[in-house]
Amino acid sequence: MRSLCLALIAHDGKKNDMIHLAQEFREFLARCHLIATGTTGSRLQAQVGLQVECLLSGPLGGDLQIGARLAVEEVDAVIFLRDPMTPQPHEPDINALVRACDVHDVPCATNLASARLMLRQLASSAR
Ligand SMILES: O=C(CO)COP(=O)(O)O
Repeated sequence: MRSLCLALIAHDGKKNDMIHLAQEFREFLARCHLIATGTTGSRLQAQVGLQVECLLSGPLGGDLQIGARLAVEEVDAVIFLRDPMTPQPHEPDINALVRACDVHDVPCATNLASARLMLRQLASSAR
């Protein structure tokens, strides 16, 4: 059985939140296969010490790469800490990723509170 694959993505204004969240759930996340957009993934590796498969940075196509993986059932859940206060140049890619989650019925947490609920649930059912 393959390990759970989680995609972790955070906009710049939410990257510190993602780091704190990953520190909080570090033990569980270390047992998952983690994929992430470029900058988010590099920070998780450097600051939390997690092993992360880093894809392209979001504005360069990273969200689309995650969407493509998800469409072929390679991703089990997505944590996407979006910054609702800052316009993003790659808004169409962001919408495409969230849409792909809905099309393929993959859980997608887009804020810290829902991300915590998701990780608590996944961690307890993985015990
Ligand atoms: O822009 C992003 C998601 O839309 C995040 O990309 P980075 O992790 O490369 O900053």
